[in-house]
Formats: sequence, structure tokens, C-alpha cells
Amino acid sequence: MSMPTIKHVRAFTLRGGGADYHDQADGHWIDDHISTPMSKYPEYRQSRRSFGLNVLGTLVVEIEASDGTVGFSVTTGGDLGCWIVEKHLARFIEGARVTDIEKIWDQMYNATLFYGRKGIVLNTISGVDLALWDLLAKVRKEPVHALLGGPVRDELTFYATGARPDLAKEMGFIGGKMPLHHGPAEREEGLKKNLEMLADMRAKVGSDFWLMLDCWMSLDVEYATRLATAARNEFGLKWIEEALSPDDYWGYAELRRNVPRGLLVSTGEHEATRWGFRLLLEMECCDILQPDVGWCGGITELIKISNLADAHGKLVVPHGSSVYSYHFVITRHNSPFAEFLMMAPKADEVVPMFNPQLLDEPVPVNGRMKASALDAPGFGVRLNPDCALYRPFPR
Ligand SMILES: C[C@H](O)[C@H](O)CC(=O)C(=O)O
Ligand SMILES: [Mg+2]
Repeated sequence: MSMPTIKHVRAFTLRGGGADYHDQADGHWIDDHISTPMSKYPEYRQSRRSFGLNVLGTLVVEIEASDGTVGFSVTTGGDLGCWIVEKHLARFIEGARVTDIEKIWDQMYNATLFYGRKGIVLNTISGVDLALWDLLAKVRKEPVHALLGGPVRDELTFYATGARPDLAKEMGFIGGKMPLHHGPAEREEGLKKNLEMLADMRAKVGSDFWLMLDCWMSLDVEYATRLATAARNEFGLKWIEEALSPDDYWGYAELRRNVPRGLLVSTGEHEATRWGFRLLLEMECCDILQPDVGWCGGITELIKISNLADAHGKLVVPHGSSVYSYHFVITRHNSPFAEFLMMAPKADEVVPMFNPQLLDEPVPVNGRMKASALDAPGFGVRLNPDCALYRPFPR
């Protein structure tokens, strides 16, 4: 089979939920007084949008091959991501063969090292990489998971992230992860409220359902240790997530030594590349790695991160990212379950995670998803034509 080459790459922005899932309207649980690194400033405490969490918007990368096949992806990146794709990365993509994924990744990463390594540049590289995997799989008329070695189990099992683990339990999920609402700046009173919320949820879900807390980079080691100890010993918390700044590898190592036996420490959604995750692994920062495939470097990098984690005996449970995660998780032994982010404003029903930007996006039913739901070519999704695309830097 002669492989098509890449004719054109285009980058667009899109607003309103979807891949930038924090870009939601008023009244959504995801923006309701959540503890953040900015919570020490009272004026930025009530809403994450108040300090600009939704400034980026969605980045759509579209890659067209010489045979007319089009691969695409969505991630967080907006106009800045578009600029990086069109002004810098396009030179490594256009003219290459659709099979040149590894080489293109290496060129994108090394050419941006002087201003990249993490953050928006890696989000953008991830977006290009996901679009390349979508394209190659479509050219081959196979789902992406087939290119990754194929499913190792018949179905995916999900825990739900949202404000209502009690409803998630009724919907068939294996656990519920809640955002922490109060940070260290709200002192003892805030700590008490955090534990009261957990106590209330434990009473609602019973003793066996997994409950987790997502601290979104907002705590210090001392506070996190106190919270984790009480939450585990009194309310059976399963894991404490992203308790500290992603730059504080030393703090994570200390926290992991401090927490009660049986409580898992998870982190990694704001980490990128095999080198970032190598630090988390070698410094024994956590029990579960949570790379976001739309931010950590794409599928090409997630393969490496996952293999590294496997050799260290660690689980990889990717952060969010809908179909881009599902196609990976179904192929890995050390990813035994997946995350589902509840994007309904009150977390009271299952809606597609990247709603409304994608069409044909599969959702868990009774907390599960059959491998066969992922059998369409590529990542199996289409861009919703009702969402208005904008191309800020056309060439
Ligand atoms: C709920 C968290 O604050 C965040 O919005 C999502 C996240 O970190 C996760 O799903 O994990
Ligand atoms: Mg998280």
C-alpha cells in the first residue's frame, strides 16, 4: 500500500465547552468555589473563570492527506496554539508521509525546546499528534486502538468526576471524584467544611463506593497531609489528587511518605513528556499517574510515559480527554479503568465529555463502554458543523 503524504495542516479555535471543558456558562459545578492556587486571593476564590481559566479555548487541528483523507483533533490551546501550528510546526508536517508520526513528534519537540517543553507548546504538539493518529488510522480504515496493539479487555470501566458522586453511583460508575472547595487560605474553617462535604457524601454512597478528592494544585504539604489523614481514616478516601503544584516534586515525595497506608496519591494532569513523568516516577511522587493525552505530548508520548510507568509498577489513569484517552486505555494492562468528567452543569446526567464540539462521541452506559463502541476508523468522532470554527492565522 503506498502511503499518502500530508498536503496541508490547518488550525482553528472554537469557544464554549468541548476540549476546553472549563469554558462553561454560569452555574456549572466546575466553576463553583473550587480550591485553586489562586484561592489565596479572595477576589479570585469564587470562580476559576475569574482568574482566566477559560482564556485559551479549544484548538482544532485538521490535517489533510494527498488522498483527500482528513484527520483532526481537539485540545486546549486556542489562538496561541493556532499560531504555533501555522507559523512554526507546519513545516515539519506538510510534505511528510502520514506514517511519519514519530519523526514529526521529534522534530516538533526539538524545534520548540527553546520556548516549549510544557504548557501550551506541549498542548499544541499533542493536538497535532492526535490529528496525525486520527489521519493514519482513517487512511488504514482502522480504529486508533488497533494501531496501538488492540484492546486488552472487552470494555472500559469508569469513575466519574463531578459534584455528585451519589448520582454517579446510581448511574453505574465505580467511584466519584469531587473537587475540593476550600484551600489553606480558608484555614481551619475551610478544612472542616472540606471534611464535612466528604462525610456527607460518604453517608450518601455507603462504605464501598470509591470517593476521591481533586485538589487542583492548591494545597501545601502540611495541609494536604492533614486533609489526607483525616479523609482516609474517617471517611475511607481512595486517593488524593493533584494536591500540590506540579513543580513541587519534592513536596509530592514528602506527601506520599506522610499519608496513611492504603491512601493513593495521584497527579500528572499538568505534567508533560516522558521526562516530566520520569521525575514523578523516580522521585516516588505518586501511586497513579494521570497524564492528559491532549496536553502531555499526544498518543506518541503517552505510549512512552505508560511504558515507563509500567516498568515502575504504576498505574496510568489518563485525565479526561474523551475518545483520545479511551482508545489508549483499552489497550493497556496498567490502565485498568478510565475517568469520565461529568459535563452536565449539575453533574446529574451523562453527557458527552467534549459536548457540543464532537459528533458520535461515545459515552459510558451504566459506568461502562464496550470496546466495540470504539470500532469506527480513527478516533471515531466528527467535528460538529454547528460549532463555528475560526482560523486566526490562515496561510
Ligand atoms: C474538577 C477539577 O477541578 C478539574 O476541573 C478537572 C480535573 O482536574 C480532573 O478531572 O481530574
Ligand atoms: Mg484532576
